[in-house]
Amino acid sequence: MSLPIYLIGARGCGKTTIGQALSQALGYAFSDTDHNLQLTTQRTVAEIVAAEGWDSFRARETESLRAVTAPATVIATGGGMVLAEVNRRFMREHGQVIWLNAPSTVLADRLERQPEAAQRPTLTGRPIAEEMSDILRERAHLYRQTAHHEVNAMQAPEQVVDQILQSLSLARAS
Ligand SMILES: Nc1ncnc2c1ncn2[C@@H]1O[C@H](COP(=O)(O)OP(=O)(O)O)[C@@H](O)[C@H]1O
Ligand SMILES: O=C(O)C1=C[C@@H](OP(=O)(O)O)[C@@H](O)[C@H](O)C1
Ligand SMILES: [Mg+2]
Repeated sequence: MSLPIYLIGARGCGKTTIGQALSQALGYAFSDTDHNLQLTTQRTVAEIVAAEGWDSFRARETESLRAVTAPATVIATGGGMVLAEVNRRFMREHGQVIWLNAPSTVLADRLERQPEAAQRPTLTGRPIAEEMSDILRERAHLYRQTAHHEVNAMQAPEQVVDQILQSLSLARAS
């Protein structure tokens, strides 16, 4: 049976973008926990956080992870999915976990170009470059301990997809 593939990493690393391309390359379905939440609640992340707070958003995010988990599916998670140990364990036990790793400077540059503020309300109230440096420093160990494979997300999307495919095929071969 083809296990789900979970993409993890900080905001802007490419989980949603690469996830869509990877799903096409594999002939898998594609799901995104943030998109799933927007569909089920009819609200953006910013609206959920404003109305209910971050703790409630995180609880909904945990539900969304389970709701979208299915065989032969590439799942783009939200950048904070790894904050909850229960999510880290769930992903490792139910599928292959890929960390799209890129420096905070690259992430900040991408996010400044396309903020998508409705889905990415500020986490710290600080400018994006500072925020991403802090967030990556705080979470890097969580991404590292959750991932089965780490991929350089600075590359062009096609190269990131190729590296993931190589990692997965090497894993299957071993
Ligand atoms: N490998 C890449 N190279 C260049 N730009 C990228 C790459 N991956 C994603 N992007 C861009 O970065 C921004 C964030 O991508 P997205 O997939 O939304 O990331 P995430 O879901 O991890 O927050 C988008 O504007 C996207 O087009
Ligand atoms: O890093 C985070 O805590 C978040 C990342 C966002 O998803 P993306 O990583 O897809 O932007 C979204 O889940 C929410 O704004 C919280
Ligand atoms: Mg995303």
